[in-house]
Parts: sequence; structure tokens; C-alpha cells
Amino acid sequence: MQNDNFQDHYPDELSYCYGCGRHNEHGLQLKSSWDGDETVALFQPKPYHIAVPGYVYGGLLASLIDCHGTGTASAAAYRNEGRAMDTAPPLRFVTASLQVDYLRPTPLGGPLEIRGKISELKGRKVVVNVTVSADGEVCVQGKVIAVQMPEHMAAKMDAIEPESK
Ligand SMILES: CCCCCCCCCCCCCCCC(=O)SCCNC(=O)CCNC(=O)[C@H](O)C(C)(C)COP(=O)(O)OP(=O)(O)OC[C@H]1O[C@@H](n2cnc3c(N)ncnc32)[C@H](O)[C@@H]1OP(=O)(O)O
Repeated sequence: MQNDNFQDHYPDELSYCYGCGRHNEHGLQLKSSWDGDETVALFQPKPYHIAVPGYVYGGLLASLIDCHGTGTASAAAYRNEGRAMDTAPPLRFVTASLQVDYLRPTPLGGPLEIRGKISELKGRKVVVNVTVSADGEVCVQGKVIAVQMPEHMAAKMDAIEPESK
């Protein structure tokens, strides 16, 4: 189901993330989905996502890996339980660790393909290996360790008014 985007199932109060929140008009609004046992997202960088002229800013690439990784973690946890993503209780994940290796400069021009592979799913933790490719060549690889959001963090988010998110 390549067009069933994980982020479209996030509850409203968790949809303000700069990288992947559908309600953040200033954000990247990354969309991730299953492709077999892997996950995939496409992102078209804007001309202002520039580092050295002609190349994509590394911080943006890290953000794409981060949000694709946490989205993949959540989707994997639901799939592991045999549940659809909008069923209760919610399985919300945050980033515990983000590791990024820039293998070669990422050309700024065409769309980027972000791919995730789940390497571990145990207890409250999911480890996802992520690549970012341009023109069919892997430019960046990363590892996201995502952990289920602690209750106190979720409670604080629920208390925030939407206007201030
Ligand atoms: C309908 C669908 C709903 C889906 C809904 C999804 C919503 C999806 C949110 C949307 C939004 C997007 C989000 C974008 C990504 C951010 O930007 S998230 C923001 C940045 N991240 C944060 O602010 C997190 C801050 N850190 C923390 O809150 C806590 O340190 C953590 C990460 C929750 C972990 O704390 P903890 O719960 O006490 O974890 P703990 O029990 O000690 O460890 C659990 C496991 O994780 C490991 N671990 C913990 N920290 C680390 C670390 N730093 N390095 C390595 N391993 C670690 C532990 O070793 C342990 O592993 P095991 O021993 O079980 O193998």
C-alpha cells in the first residue's frame, strides 16, 4: 500500500512536527509509506535548501532521516501487533538517537528517495536504517533509534493549545 502515508494517520496533536507534521505549514511535510518490508518517502528539495552551491544542506537531510525513521518505527510497531495505524492505544515514537553519515555530496535538483529498513523491534525500541538517494545513488545513510514516547511527554503535548504549536 505505497500511497497509505503513515503521517496521515498521526493524531492532530502530533501533526505539528517541523519535519513531518501535516498541520505545520512552514514544515517539510514528509510523507512515508510501506514498500514491501521497507519504507519509502520522496522529497523534492527547494532551491533554498542549499549548502554549497548545487548541493543539499546536510541538516535538511538529517531531518528527512529523522522523520522517516520515527514514522517507520511507528508503522512497524503497528504492523508487528497486526493493527491499523489509527487504532487505539496509540503507538507514538520519538527519536532517542540519530546517526548520519554523508557518503557523497547530495545534488540539489531532482527528488530525493528516502528508504527505511527495520533492523530491530524490541520492547519500546525500534531501530531503523535509512538511506537518502539522488539519481539512484545513495548519498547519505543514517540510523534512527526510536523509543515509544513516555507518558509525561504525551501529556504535555495534549495540554498545548493548537495555536501555540
Ligand atoms: C495513528 C498513528 C500514531 C503514530 C503517532 C506517531 C507520532 C510520532 C511523533 C510525531 C513527531 C515526530 C517526531 C520526529 C522526531 C523528533 O524530532 S522527536 C523529538 C526529539 N526527541 C526527543 O525529544 C526525545 C527526548 N528523549 C526522551 O524523551 C527519552 O530519552 C527517550 C528517548 C523517550 C528514552 O527514554 P526512556 O523512555 O526512559 O528510555 P529507556 O527506557 O531508558 O530506554 C528504552 C530503550 O531505548 C534505548 N535508548 C534510550 N535512549 C537511547 C539513546 N539515546 N541511544 C541509544 N539507545 C537509547 C535504551 O537503551 C533501551 O533499549 P533496550 O535496553 O530496551 O534495548
